Amino acid sequence: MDSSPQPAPPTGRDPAAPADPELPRLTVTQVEQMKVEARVADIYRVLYGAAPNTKSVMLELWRDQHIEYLTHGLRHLGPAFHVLDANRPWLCYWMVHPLALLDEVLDDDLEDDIVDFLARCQDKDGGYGGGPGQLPHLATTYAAVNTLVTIGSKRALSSINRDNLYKFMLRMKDESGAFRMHDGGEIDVRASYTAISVASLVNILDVELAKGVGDYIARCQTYEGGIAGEPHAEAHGGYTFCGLAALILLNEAEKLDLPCLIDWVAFRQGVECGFQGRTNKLVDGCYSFWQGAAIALTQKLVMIIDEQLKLSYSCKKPSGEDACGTSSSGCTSEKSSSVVDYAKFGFDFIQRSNQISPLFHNIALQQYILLCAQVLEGGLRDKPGKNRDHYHSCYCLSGLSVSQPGDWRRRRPFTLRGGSPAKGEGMPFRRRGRRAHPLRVDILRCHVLRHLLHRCLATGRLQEAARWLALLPDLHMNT
Ligand SMILES: CC(C)=CCC/C(C)=C/CC/C(C)=C/COP(=O)(O)OP(=O)(O)O
Ligand SMILES: [Zn+2]
Repeated sequence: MDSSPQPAPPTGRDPAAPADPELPRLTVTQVEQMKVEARVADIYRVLYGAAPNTKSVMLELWRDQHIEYLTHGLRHLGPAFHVLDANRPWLCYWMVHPLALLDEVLDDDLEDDIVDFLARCQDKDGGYGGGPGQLPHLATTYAAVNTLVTIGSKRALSSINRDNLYKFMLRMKDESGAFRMHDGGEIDVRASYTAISVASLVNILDVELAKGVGDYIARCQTYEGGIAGEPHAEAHGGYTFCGLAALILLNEAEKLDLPCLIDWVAFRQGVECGFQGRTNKLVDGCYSFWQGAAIALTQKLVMIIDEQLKLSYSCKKPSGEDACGTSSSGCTSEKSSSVVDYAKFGFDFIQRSNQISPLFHNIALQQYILLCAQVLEGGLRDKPGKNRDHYHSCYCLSGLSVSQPGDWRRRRPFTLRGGSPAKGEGMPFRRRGRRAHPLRVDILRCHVLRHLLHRCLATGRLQEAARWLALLPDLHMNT
């Protein structure tokens, strides 16, 4: 177990202490400042059960509590989660993946139990269902295979029947090139991503599986710049990550209009510091990953972005472009499909360093996750006022990971961190050597909860606003 700092709530001033008779007269500005500090203290007390004794607070990841919440969940997968009976490989993934992010090693017996359980979910004709004996489905296949690869033992890896998995995927492929989620099921970008990412991960991706997928995903990019679940639908962060990541694994990212996509994703980060999933919706901790990861991926796509920007500045427009300016033929040099080495694309991409600083406010995102999404008893949530759950724990921690720069194999996502690994880039906050540099964050600059309230009021969501007001009684007078 790690001895990372734990959330010791700062002690507040003693309200019973006698007033200082020598207190100097305060200016109006100072009085205002004190009012703000008092409000912050209340917010902090609501969230953490104690008032800070300074206006700055240390934001930390409550690692031990999260580990306890996640491992407890894994040990009680059977009885506690029967309501999510068709989602049990997902539950494994939502717990095993964040535990790996937290550098926590599972004990062998628990790992073997998970491997045995997932083996029972594997269909005899390939793919994994939501539970033993259930219909194989691409989403639960993604969850099961990622869990097994994360566990990484010989027993785990050899339990995956790759030949049957390949046959299952071919069966899920539509003549348009896109994938459907299950036999007779819906066709969408999620299906394309889960199929392509699993195939890439276990090295069964080939031209047969890949053909037509990139063009289908490109058709799902909307006039806003984000990617929708299917052509002509609404752009959404979940599908935007899926579409972009699948195209990267296929080495076809140039099929998207990347500047347009970045523009859309960056502006989904709200004044609350977290991300919303789509235009005019509330921020939610899980989009820290779906949106945060999508924009983090673009830090390694600078060559294509540059080329697309140059094209858009010149008078010449490529033929066959859509409303967003996407070239259907792509703008990089011709690729010959017969010599494509699909096994290399994902691996090489991960190895590539970031070529620019984050194109979103990665410090602010960490503030949202650490301040608003963490639950003191362990686990993470959508936003204050909501309960923790394993889905949000997984994706908030994944979002924290992608919002921290540097080599993920050498760092530990314990405290708020900033900066860029790219040489010569300006660093918003300095890091000392390779160690995480805990920042003291001025909580006054966050204003996270106040903005949540403002947004509810501004968009007429009075019931939600009332909930925020109940949480933040002192803000009432100031809004
Ligand atoms: C790998 C895999 C299976 C990825 C799934 C990607 C993902 C999260 C897709 C989002 C689906 C969707 C339209 C949610 C809207 O929910 P909502 O209306 O409740 O939320 P919102 O108001 O925030 O849009
Ligand atoms: Zn969510």
